[in-house]
Amino acid sequence: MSLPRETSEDLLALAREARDRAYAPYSKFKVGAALLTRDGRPFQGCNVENAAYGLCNCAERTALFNAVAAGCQPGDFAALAVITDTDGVASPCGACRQVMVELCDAQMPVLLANLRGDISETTVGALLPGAFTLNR
Ligand SMILES: O=c1ccn([C@H]2C[C@H](O)[C@@H](CO)O2)c(=O)[nH]1
Ligand SMILES: [Zn+2]
Repeated sequence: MSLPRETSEDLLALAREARDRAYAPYSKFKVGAALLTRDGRPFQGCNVENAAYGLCNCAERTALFNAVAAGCQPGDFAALAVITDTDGVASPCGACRQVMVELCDAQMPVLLANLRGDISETTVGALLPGAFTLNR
């Protein structure tokens, strides 16, 4: 399932806005994310770093946790956009991919973009095939 152009443009604009709020004094690598619920509500996220480097939280997880903190549940999400200032497009880290698998459907579109306007569309399932789950 591909997103309508208007939706992806809006979501990318929100991700870009969130990126401006990134707290990345150590890596200086700012990332923004925007997550859309099926009922049309957007949640933004940016990376938030810490002097204890292992505590750095990515933009993608910030957006997903932000939505859960507001009452969203697995099944509520329609799309996620991520933006970085890179030559190519962003590629989410393994931790974020695992959290996406936990909270989003495998078919959910994920837009990966950079500030130059390059955009690539993938899905949660394609980002982490064979993911670990507790389905027993
Ligand atoms: O997909 C990614 C990859 C990295 N980061 C953050 C984590 C850290 O703050 C900085 C450098 O890794 O970028 C994200 O937010 N999303
Ligand atoms: Zn990550």
